[in-house]
Amino acid sequence: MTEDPTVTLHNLRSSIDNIDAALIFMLAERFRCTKQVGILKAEHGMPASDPSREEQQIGRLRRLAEESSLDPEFAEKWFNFVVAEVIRHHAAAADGR
Ligand SMILES: C=C(O[C@@H]1C=C(C(=O)O)C=C[C@H]1O)C(=O)O
Repeated sequence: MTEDPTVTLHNLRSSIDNIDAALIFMLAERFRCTKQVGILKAEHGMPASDPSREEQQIGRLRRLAEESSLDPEFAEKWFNFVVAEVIRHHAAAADGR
């Protein structure tokens, strides 16, 4: 007998909620690291962004996305979205904000 679709939906949503929670925790840890990078850069007069590093990261993330059947365009968009926020934080740290 097939499972009640409302039960299936409930179970799938439970997994989605767990994954969303894990993503929030991982993002929080990532921003904790990038905050330290922002302070280091501000203290040593380094530029907020590093386009060559970002290019390497995008290449790697696109490859990983392909290997795991995730749209590489989406992976790149996600990365650029996150990095834009990181750069904003770094620029603020450099301005003493
Ligand atoms: C965190 C850094 O600063 C910026 C943010 C990056 C990121 O969020 O991964 C990567 C490169 C930089 O443009 C860094 O230089 O490593």
